[in-house]
Formats: sequence, C-alpha cells, structure tokens
Amino acid sequence: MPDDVTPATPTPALALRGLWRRFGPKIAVAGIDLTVPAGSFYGLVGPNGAGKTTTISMSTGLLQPDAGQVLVHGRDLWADPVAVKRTLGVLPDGVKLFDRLTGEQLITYAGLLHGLDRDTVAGRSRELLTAFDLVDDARTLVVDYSAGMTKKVALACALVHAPNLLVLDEPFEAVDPVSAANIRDILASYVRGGGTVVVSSHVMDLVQRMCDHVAVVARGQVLAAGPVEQVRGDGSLEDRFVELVGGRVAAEGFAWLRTSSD
Ligand SMILES: Nc1ncnc2c1ncn2[C@@H]1O[C@H](COP(=O)(O)OP(=O)(O)OP(=O)(O)O)[C@@H](O)[C@H]1O
Repeated sequence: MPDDVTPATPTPALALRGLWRRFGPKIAVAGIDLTVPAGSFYGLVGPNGAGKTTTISMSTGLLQPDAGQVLVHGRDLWADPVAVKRTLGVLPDGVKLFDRLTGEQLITYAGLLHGLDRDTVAGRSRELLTAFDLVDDARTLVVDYSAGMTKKVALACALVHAPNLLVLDEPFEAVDPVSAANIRDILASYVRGGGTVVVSSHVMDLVQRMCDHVAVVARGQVLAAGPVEQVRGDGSLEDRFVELVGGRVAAEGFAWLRTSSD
C-alpha cells in the first residue's frame, strides 16, 4: 500500500451523534455520542433514569430525537426510518405486544410483517420457540404469559427476520437462569456469525462476562465508553461504575426499620 493511503475505517454498526431528548423540563439525553463497532457485543449500563431507554428508543426509530443523528451501518435512521428499521431487531422496554395472539402467532406476525414467506416464518418460529423453551406454550395467549416468557417471545420476534443489528433493552430482566444462559448462547453465536448486539443491563457481572464493549451512561451523557477491559481498568466493572456514577449512600439511619427490640 502506498505510504499516503490510510486504510478505510470500517463503518460502525451504530453511530449516535449528538443525540438530545427532553421531556418537558426534564433533559433525558444530553448530547450522547457513541460508536458501536460492527460485530461487537456492546453493553449499555447506567443508574436508574440515566437515559438508556430513551437512547435506545431514539436509536431504533421508536422515539424522535430533538437533535442529533442515528446512523445504522452508515445510513441515517431518521432520514429513512422504514428502510433502516428492516435491518434492525429491537427488544423495547415495556412496549405493549399484541398479547391476544398466541406466542406462535406473534412470532409469525412479526416475520410476515418483515416480508418473510410463510414457510420460512414457520420454520424459524419453530426453532425460536424451541430455543426459548416456549414450545409447550406456543398456543397460549401472550396475555397469559409470565413476565419472563413475554420477554422471551418478544426477543424471538426481534430475531425472526435475521437483522444485522440487535438492540435489546434489559433482555434478561425476569428471565430464569437457564433461559438466560440459552439467550446468552444465542446472542454470542449471533455475534460470531457477524451480527452486532447492543444490550442494556443493570447486571455488571453479566455485562463484564458477556460484552466486549461497554458504555457507562449517567444524567443523559456518556461517562466512559470503549472495550470492557479498557473501561474497567484494573478493577471490576461494578467498581468502575460506582466510581464513575457515585450515588452510594451510607447504610445508617432507618432506625424505624430495625425490628429487634434491643
Ligand atoms: N415519556 C416520558 N415522559 C417524561 N419523562 C420521561 C419519559 N421517559 C423518560 N423520562 C425521564 O427521562 C429520564 C431518563 O429515563 P430513561 O427511561 O431513559 O432512563 P433509564 O436509564 O432507561 O432508566 P432505568 O434504568 O430506570 O430503566 C428519567 O428521568 C425519566 O423520568
């Protein structure tokens, strides 16, 4: 290669540039910049109310930013949301599913919406129901699912069209340990196959073990971001998180909570 030619920088799977969002007087996201490399397993961590869900919603076409840009594999999401959203799989937080459908119908519906043919959807739906241990409840209405089962069927819907970027808000919340391990395996194999995962979580240990990159967000801003090893330094991710975010309170007080009389 001639000396004056620098190698092209690979296009990130997701690039957030100067994202802002306010709800009335509350600034939820205050100028977030984030670069998620293609093929990475990216954790998004932060205290309650940090702006993770708002950031994820803006990054997946669910909530319009007040300012800033979202680039998915280099394409401006908000300039062409319908086309770009086809390449995305999203597990939103607390969004209502069509819960009068059975689990199998819901996955089928998601697949057909993405333009898959019926045979393809049927095959993938069977595989997903098996992987998420939902075969016995495939014909149960989603309204009758437990919180963890609902999370798993929503994740199956996010995967059915084989997106190349998966953005998951708290995918392990309410999920039992065996199912969580299965989900981790599915996501790890998805990343090995060239996909990119962005996942928000409050479980530092899980993020440390599962992700190769992490961003710590607080008060609507990124406090640290990069490879997990780099962000956590010599300590654990949890120690680094507490150091960056603060907010630990002394365990004294609450005398009225002590139940013993001595
Ligand atoms: N629809 C809304 N209307 C008003 N305020 C909102 C709305 N959505 C979020 N907020 C506020 O924006 C801030 C960021 O909320 P967000 O849900 O993005 O945080 P989070 O990091 O996902 O929190 P958690 O970890 O608790 O889920 C919070 O102060 C929240 O109260």
